[in-house]
Amino acid sequence: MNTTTVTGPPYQCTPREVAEDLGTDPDLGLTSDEAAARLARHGPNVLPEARRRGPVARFLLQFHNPLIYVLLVSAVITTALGDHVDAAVILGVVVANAIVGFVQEARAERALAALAAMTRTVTTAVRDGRPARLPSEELVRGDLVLLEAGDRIPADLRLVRAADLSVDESALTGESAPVAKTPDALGEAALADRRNMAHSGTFVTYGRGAGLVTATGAGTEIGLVHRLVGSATAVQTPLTRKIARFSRVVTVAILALAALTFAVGVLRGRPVPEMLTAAVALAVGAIPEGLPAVVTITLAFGVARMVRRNAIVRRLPAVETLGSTTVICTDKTGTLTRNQMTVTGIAAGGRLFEVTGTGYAPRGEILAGGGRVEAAAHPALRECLMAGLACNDARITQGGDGGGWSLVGDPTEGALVVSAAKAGLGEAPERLDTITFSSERQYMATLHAGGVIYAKGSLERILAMSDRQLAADGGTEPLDVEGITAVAHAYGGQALRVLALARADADPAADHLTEPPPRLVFLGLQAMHDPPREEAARAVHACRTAGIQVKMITGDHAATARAVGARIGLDGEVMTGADLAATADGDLPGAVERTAVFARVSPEQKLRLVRALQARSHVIAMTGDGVNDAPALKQADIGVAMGRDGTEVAKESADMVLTDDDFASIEAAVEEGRGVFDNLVKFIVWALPANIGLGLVLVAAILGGGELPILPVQVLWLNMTAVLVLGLPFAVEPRDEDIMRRPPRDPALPLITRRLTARILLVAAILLAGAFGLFHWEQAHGASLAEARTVVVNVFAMTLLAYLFNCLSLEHPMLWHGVRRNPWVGAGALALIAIQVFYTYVPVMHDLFRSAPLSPGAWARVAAVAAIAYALVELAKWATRRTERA
Ligand SMILES: Nc1ncnc2c1ncn2[C@@H]1O[C@H](COP(=O)(O)OP(=O)(O)OP(=O)(O)O)[C@@H](O)[C@H]1O
Repeated sequence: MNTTTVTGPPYQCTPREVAEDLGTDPDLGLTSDEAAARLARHGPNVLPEARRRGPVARFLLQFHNPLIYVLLVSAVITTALGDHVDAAVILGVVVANAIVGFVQEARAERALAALAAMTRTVTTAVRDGRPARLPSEELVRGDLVLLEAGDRIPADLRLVRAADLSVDESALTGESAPVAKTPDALGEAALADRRNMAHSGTFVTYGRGAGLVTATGAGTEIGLVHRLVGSATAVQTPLTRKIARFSRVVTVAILALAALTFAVGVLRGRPVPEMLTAAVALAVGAIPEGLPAVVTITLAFGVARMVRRNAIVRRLPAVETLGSTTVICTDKTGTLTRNQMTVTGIAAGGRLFEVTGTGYAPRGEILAGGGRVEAAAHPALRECLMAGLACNDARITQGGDGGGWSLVGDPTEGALVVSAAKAGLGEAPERLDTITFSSERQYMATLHAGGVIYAKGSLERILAMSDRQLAADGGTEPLDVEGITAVAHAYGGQALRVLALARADADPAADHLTEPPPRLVFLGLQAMHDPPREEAARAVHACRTAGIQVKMITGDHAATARAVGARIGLDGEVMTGADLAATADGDLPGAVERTAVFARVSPEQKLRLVRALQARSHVIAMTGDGVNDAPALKQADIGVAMGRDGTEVAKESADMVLTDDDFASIEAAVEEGRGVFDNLVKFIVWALPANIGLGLVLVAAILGGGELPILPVQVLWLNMTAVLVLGLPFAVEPRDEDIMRRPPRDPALPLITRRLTARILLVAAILLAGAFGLFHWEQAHGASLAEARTVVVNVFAMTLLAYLFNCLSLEHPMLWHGVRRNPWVGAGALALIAIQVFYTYVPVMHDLFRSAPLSPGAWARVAAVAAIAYALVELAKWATRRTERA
């Protein structure tokens, strides 16, 4: 910003001029010291955050709620009636409620903000002359950024190099066709469409390039044009929306009911203050005001647990959808396998060679027939290895703490560097031009000084471009397609990935490649081992048990795919991309449903696979890592991107990102998703009877005449204590042991099934009978009104406590085990008992809440109601189990 621009905007200057202007080097970038100084001076490369509401506004918003209005109105009325204690209690509760809501909201938002930080983009910039991966925020003007397909462009860049570079600028221009970029465009054309610039927020769809950062953060094109719109952290999902809607409907209905009872009472000649009190008690007791908050908290906890198991949820609704997943479509390389390639076999010049050694350390030998061979003595072997080394963008480096070898670049290419190094090949001839690898092309080709072209790629593709092969003695001979294919299949059968290598002679003066390359001479095959992940087979099995189909979709060869599939428990016929293309749309869903392994599948076909499965009402989780996987990821119910090896485009399109790229983490996320759902259902089934029970008791009292069995402040007390203390353990309930032995939840089913509705009504009826019955019985047997009301409050508290144990498992009995596996249950139970003893015996409470001490006999009757409720619900569960087994 303090660099004065003498030459004009960067797109009108040559790369040299721009570099000079930015005080940087177009080849070596900045030093880390200079970058740190610039970062300190100009701040991080982030867009200005959308303005958020301040804490005061957020606190005040807590009062924006119909129930609070009711309470505030009733506080005013009670004050007017001269009852200052009641008014103070009501106001106290209202404020306490707002504080709880405020804190909960802040927690949920913090959890989500932490997630946003985890999904920040990283970028490759050259610092101190070496490429380094760093968070995009740390970029400064003058940094040299390296780009490749799938990258998100992290700042505005003036390109200095580009090979086949094209960029999707739809985020900026709305235009979805990729734009070809070149550093050389200058003048009018460059002015019109800025061909020599790459802008922040757009994506590289193809090729490679490098550019100098000309603007960061708010100074970028996207920073100027767009202001980041509103609430970035929406804590809403279809489920929370559904529940919020349910709460609203219930609230309105209850308010109407309260108004009606008030009117009926007054018309019947009951005093107005008394009827007002009754109506307020009804509204407070029957409205399930805590529901939406608990749902949000439970989801947020679920998200946090998933993060611990290496799955970052980018969109909250995914938490719910995960629980209903019926099919997981997964990549092979990197997800089911480790993506650590080692060449173990080479076929060249009609001979088979073995390669020893593991990992990326260039230690090992080339063997034939058990004996060591020198590459120099085998021209075909030597050329096959040289092609792998030359046509390659990977490097291996030694260093780090253990002095171990590590890889920079694509593991498939790394393996070829290592095999060449084991044979003593170090340097490839200087490279002049490249046709980059892509999944569609299935090959890569390079042109080298002296007029030689090397190519490598899939067996089919290289064979199709070859017309001769290199013989053992270095001469050429006719291409033996059948022989080569047989060898490749044999390698594939051992779960090895096969790369075919070839070369061609070019005009020694040529300096660029045309596509397709000229007819090639086939050199040989290199077969590489990629160990399966240890967890993969177990996770695949676990998914099966859970009623989830697993499908492997790979770009690799059918033979390799079949062998890898067999090792992790995915058997049966393999469908190839060609098979898919030959299948009519109508037949596709059936065929896809029957098949577990798909080979040589292109990204476009992934989209078709997802659609075919969705036509069968499947809920699909689909992994993807490449640029072209984005449409399939968006179409899938849950798009899953790879955190380590995935491209930024894939991450941006995904609902979930795996930090360890491991298939087992998808399975873990499904398990957590099911757990979250279970806990929500359990909480709702537990919480609703209290609301219904309170509503029924009050309506019965109003219609029946006589004193109110429970006063508004007492209802508030229950809401503040029992519901909170006992409701919280649900958010941290562990998953049921059998959670992955059940079939997936049918998303079409309602949250609360008919059986559970019946159970809710049963408990509500017990509460009505117990509370209303004991209220009258106690008074008939000499108890005061205050004592009878204290019994009613305790009937609700203790029955909710007993019923909590019913709800720890909706199917099975669970008592001590429930306490052992979730300490919060025991703590909540003890806390509630202590609170109720306090409520019943401490004089202050007698004044504030009109409670009164109870006799042991009264406690025994309260306990009896709770015990009956517990027993009846267990009986209902038992009956359900019996009918379900039958
Ligand atoms: N860097 C490369 N250069 C040349 N050819 C390659 C390269 N990487 C892979 N291939 C060839 O292209 C084929 C398809 O590779 P692709 O990358 O599409 O599959 P993949 O994405 O690695 O597999 P998966 O879908 O299981 O992750 C491979 O079987 C291999 O023969």
